[in-house]
Amino acid sequence: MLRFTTAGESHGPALVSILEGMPAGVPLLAAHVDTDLARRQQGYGRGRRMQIETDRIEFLSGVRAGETLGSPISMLIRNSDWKNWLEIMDPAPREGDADGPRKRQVTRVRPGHADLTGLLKYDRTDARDILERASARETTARVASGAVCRVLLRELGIQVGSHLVHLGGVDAARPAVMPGDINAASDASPLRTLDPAAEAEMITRIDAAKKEGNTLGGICEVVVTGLPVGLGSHVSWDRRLDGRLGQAMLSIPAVKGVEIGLGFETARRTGAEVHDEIEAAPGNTRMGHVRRKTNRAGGTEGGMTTGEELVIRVAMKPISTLMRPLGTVDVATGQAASAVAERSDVTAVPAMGVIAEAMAAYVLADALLEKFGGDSLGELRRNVDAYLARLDERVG
Ligand SMILES: Cc1cc2nc3c(=O)[nH]c(=O)nc-3n(C[C@H](O)[C@H](O)[C@H](O)COP(=O)(O)O)c2cc1C
Ligand SMILES: C=C(O[C@@H]1CC(C(=O)O)=C[C@@H](OP(=O)(O)O)[C@H]1O)C(=O)O
Repeated sequence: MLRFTTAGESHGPALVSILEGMPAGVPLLAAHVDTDLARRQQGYGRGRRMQIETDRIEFLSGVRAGETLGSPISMLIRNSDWKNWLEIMDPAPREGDADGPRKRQVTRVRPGHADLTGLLKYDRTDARDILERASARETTARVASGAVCRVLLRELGIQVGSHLVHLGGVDAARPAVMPGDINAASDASPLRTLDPAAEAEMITRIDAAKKEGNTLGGICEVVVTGLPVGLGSHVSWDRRLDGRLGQAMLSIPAVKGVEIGLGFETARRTGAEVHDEIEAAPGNTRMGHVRRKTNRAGGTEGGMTTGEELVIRVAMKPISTLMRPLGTVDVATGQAASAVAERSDVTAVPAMGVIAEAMAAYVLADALLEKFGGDSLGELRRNVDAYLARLDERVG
């Protein structure tokens, strides 16, 4: 239904994002996308690269007079840093290439990054040939396509937000009542967390890690409201929505764990403490006049949305480049060495939350179009409305 791909190296001229399958007639401005790109650039603990870049898109296709056309939407994001890397990243052969490696060759491969495995797999001698694409710079292009998906979801009353719940050993408390607009609240925090006391402790830990030349990871929670019941399906493994969300989240660089609802905690509890009882709820037209008393499942059952809030937690490992480098092998000599210590982030968990939102928005927009179809926003809306009207007719 909907698919997207990205292209671009971290220090190359630009990134490209191509999204195919978006219906026609969706109101779309560059500003809608740029807002999310700016949100992805936020976060205490990031390195100097984020001060160099001001990410903005240029539409190359698929949009006219502020509306989508139904054709592939392609977006270009220029790298401001490119001018400093021309000599190193020039796609054309340069004088001197025959005499040896280009400047900034990386052979002291970093544990935890793609350097070593990529070098061996692709038979390269300079890990820059790998790290330029393995770099999470690529996620800028993901956020661009995700932002377009977010606009579609918003047209149908579906909101995707996120907040940081853990960083470097410090838990943030989830507020008793979640704010109506999660992102308005989380974006106001330098760590995108809703717990100011935890935030202060997290900042102290980031400062300490930076001083030690170390790095930190953490966890973000994505919350989606307004979903209709029945996106995804129980009938085949690859149509289960929880599976599709898991794949999308685990594809984010450095993400190592995903939970939906209680997640791993379900394994430690009894059935009575896990499953959400169902009760009659006359007037709840969107869910067939029933609802769940609790939402421990986090919004999916049987690989389908239940119509409750979708709650996904995403865990990110610490950044792989340490300024006090870990031990490695120099692949040019085979000798023991300290890993390369390039300019780098201390932590990027707040940015990862925005990327996770984008991936969730893509998976959900795809599942929405799979269920309801529609070549135009109007057609999609009519199909959704007909389904909701049928749910209203039912009594559970
Ligand atoms: C937003 C974001 C920023 C990142 N910044 C850095 C960084 O500055 N330095 C670094 O070594 N890794 C950084 N990473 C992590 C690497 O991209 C990641 O460690 C690498 O892809 C290997 O992870 P994997 O084993 O999950 O593939 C960042 C990841 C994300 C999501
Ligand atoms: C550029 C971004 O993140 C980069 C991700 C990254 C990595 O190794 O993943 C390494 C750093 O890049 P640089 O080597 O240029 O400082 C981060 O800044 C971005 O998020 O836009």
